[in-house]
Amino acid sequence: MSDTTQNTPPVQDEVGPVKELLGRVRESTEKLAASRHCSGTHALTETTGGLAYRKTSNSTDAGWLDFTNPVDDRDLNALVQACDQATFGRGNEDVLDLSYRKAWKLDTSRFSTQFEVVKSGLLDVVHDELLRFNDSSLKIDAQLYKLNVYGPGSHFKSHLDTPRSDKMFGSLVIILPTMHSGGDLILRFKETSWTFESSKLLSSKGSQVAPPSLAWVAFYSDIEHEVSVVESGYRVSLTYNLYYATDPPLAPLFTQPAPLPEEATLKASLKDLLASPLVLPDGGALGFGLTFKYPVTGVSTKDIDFKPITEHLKGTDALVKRICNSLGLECHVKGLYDYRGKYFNDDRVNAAYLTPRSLPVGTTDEWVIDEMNSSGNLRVVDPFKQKIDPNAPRRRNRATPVALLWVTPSNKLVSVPTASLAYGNEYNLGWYYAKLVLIALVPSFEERITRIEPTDKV
Ligand SMILES: O=C(O)CCC(=O)C(=O)O
Ligand SMILES: [Fe+2]
Repeated sequence: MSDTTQNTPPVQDEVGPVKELLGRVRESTEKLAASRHCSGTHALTETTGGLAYRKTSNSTDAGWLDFTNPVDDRDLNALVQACDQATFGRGNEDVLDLSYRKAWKLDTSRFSTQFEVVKSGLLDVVHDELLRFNDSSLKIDAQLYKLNVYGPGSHFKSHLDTPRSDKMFGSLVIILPTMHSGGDLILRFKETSWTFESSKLLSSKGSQVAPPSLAWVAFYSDIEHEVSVVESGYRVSLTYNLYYATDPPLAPLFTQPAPLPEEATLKASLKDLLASPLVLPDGGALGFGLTFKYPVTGVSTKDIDFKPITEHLKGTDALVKRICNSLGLECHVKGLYDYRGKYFNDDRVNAAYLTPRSLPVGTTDEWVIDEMNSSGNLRVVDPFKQKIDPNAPRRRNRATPVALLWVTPSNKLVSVPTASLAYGNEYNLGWYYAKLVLIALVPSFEERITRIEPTDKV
């Protein structure tokens, strides 16, 4: 209990209907589906199928591979000779551990490809699939990262692609046409997995497909993935980091997609929730634990505003926001810091808080108390247990109490690497994937009921 909230025994007649309405919104949120990856093949021509590489870092001797004709193992062996062993990131260091990653790599300073990803049109497909629910004028900036070669026995175990900035959202892998078997890219998301069998797309009945084509796959880079063992031949890949471009064009480039049936179901259940006078009668917020993870810096004095993430949500996270917005609910991405019953015997902190920024880690207790109670933060109040007194005087520099109903389970902010997040394709560059929440602000019943139209469309 604190100055502005009172413990109130839940009125059973009210709790039941609210929980039922909320349960329906949760169910329809969990049924939303959106692409997490997309893939295809792309034919190469004599002006796009060549690759040049420097044989060593300190000479101008170069090699040339033409992927529009079958490339033999001797030429691929020569490429391997030019490569270095590929390392990977474990926490703050780059590690060479062949049991985790066995492959060769070339940095971009050592090779040049004729294939131009922007001209290929491939990014338009990626945009349509992975940025489908974002602002349609958002452009993709694809930065070539590495060339990788996997020979027999090569593999790369489960990892996330190391975040490099808050603008990085995805990874693109291009597999060039060479005869090989194995080396599938396996993506894992919650309990599901999806396998990209590029070797099968590149060959048919023991010979290369015609016209010679590359295989490509793009996915959100916080999705766990691995390259399975290559059984025979050589698998050559180019990897790109995908960013939101910082210079969006003035006019939308892509048309807004038609709403999906699951969107209409979520919108209808949300509308029923908002139309009930029992739900957050004095206003409050709905909370959604975000499905994807987002890059933040949570180290030392660097902190990061979550606001831009609100415009850069991925897949179903973006869809939830779009539906809330269509019902007039303003949405914000927040970090949830839950200190209930923990560390402090101080009423000012003994609560869960929503913050608009990540906070530096490793600070003192006294600092946390002040920081959590700073005026930009929200203090979470469970409307089933407590009531906010709208007339109670507010003290300055206090977090604002907000009655909050969680639609989908909340995520506590994790901005430091945990064991499952620690493996990357490079050492930690000061950015971490954070688990965040989306908050939709709900006006009081009196205010919102005038705005909810029975004929509202998504
Ligand atoms: O070469 C590939 O298929 C992708 C490897 C990978 O996951 C990475 O480099 O991060
Ligand atoms: Fe990767």
